[in-house]
Amino acid sequence: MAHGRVVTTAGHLRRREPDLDHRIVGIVCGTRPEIIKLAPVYHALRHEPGVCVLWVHTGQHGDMAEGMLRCFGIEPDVRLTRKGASLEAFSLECRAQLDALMSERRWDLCIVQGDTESAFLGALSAFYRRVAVAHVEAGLRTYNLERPFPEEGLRQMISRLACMHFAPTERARSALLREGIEPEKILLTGNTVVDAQQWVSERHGIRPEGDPRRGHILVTSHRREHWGREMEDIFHAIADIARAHPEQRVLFPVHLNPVVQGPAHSILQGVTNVKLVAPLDYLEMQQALAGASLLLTDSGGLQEEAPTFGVPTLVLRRETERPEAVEAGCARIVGPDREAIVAAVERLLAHDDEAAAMRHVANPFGDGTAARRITQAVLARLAPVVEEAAVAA
Ligand SMILES: CC(=O)N[C@@H]1[C@@H](OP(=O)(O)OP(=O)(O)OC[C@H]2O[C@@H](n3ccc(=O)[nH]c3=O)[C@H](O)[C@@H]2O)O[C@H](CO)[C@@H](O)[C@@H]1O
Repeated sequence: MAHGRVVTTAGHLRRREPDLDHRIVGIVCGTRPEIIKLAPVYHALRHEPGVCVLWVHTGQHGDMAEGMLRCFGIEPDVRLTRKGASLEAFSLECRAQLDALMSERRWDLCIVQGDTESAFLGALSAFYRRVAVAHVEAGLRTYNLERPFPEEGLRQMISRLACMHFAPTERARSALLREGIEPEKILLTGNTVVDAQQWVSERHGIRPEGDPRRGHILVTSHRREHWGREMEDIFHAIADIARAHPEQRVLFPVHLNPVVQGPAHSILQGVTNVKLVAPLDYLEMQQALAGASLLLTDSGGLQEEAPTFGVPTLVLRRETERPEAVEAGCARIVGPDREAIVAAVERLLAHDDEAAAMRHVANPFGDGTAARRITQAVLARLAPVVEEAAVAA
């Protein structure tokens, strides 16, 4: 049996007990974007003989994470219990639970993605237990510890702990090399988010249809560094644009965080052509993206996904750790300033030649083969045991 038997222990833990001769690869994650970006890796790895993949859900995100897990057909092997609403309380408790889990049976590899508290805690717990850490989406940098906070600090620290670095782009690979990481520990893979998009798009036949100029404007905004005044400015800009163009439909899936819900509803509720909706599941989001004429976002993942469907993107941040889209010509940075956002949208609405040029750029973040490359590298690292299992199977 390739994946061991399922056991249930007291309360929150439901997990697969690995067969003794299997290598254990733990995937630790807890937020919406991590689930999306690790799902392709999980599906690619879990059918490999000799490998037992444990999906450990930290509980950092609640409902938004559950929707994503369902969408990608993932039932976590271990569910940790989130205690406390604050990031600090979550962090302390999660670290203790991860350490207890890793002390029960030795893992051979711990995979984390990106720059969340869950990813950092997974890497840190593994480091203390002398477990090798593999980092998916390694090497993204702004080199500004305040923006994005706390992600920039977390991802830099994960790079210090990891021994396998899966860089999504050449720029990310160069950053890691500049920081002194040995070239043989870095693999250029592309971003797994493109794999995830292809996974869902192929299953559900999602593709852009109709006149790309007639689609809706898709908006998302939730970044911590904009909370307060800047986020209100962003929402006022959306209201200005919608009021100036009553024929233009605006779709805004609002993050569940009350810090975002409050101002989004108070500023945009009465604007008739703005549709405020709950967060979309991944399938709905890809459909919304494919049907958009323009994307306004401070989301990292959406910046990476928009070029797949040729959707021009205005980035509502002052800097981005994903400048590849700007360099390729499919995104522009406009920041969180009200006048700048309105001016940038007006420009694209008035100059379709500029918008058209942004639509016809190949996705610079990946080609849908990242999970396969990562799986091959992981198998090579676990080689001896995995080869034995393959012969026996
Ligand atoms: C500083 C920064 O850039 N940090 C990034 C940021 O991640 P993000 O900005 O990509 O996060 P989101 O915007 O939440 O998710 C995006 C994904 O979710 C899908 N989506 C979205 C709305 C919805 O209604 N339905 C959906 O399905 C969407 O298509 C996309 O794939 O924070 C993470 C944690 O701190 C970091 O790890 C990550 O580097």
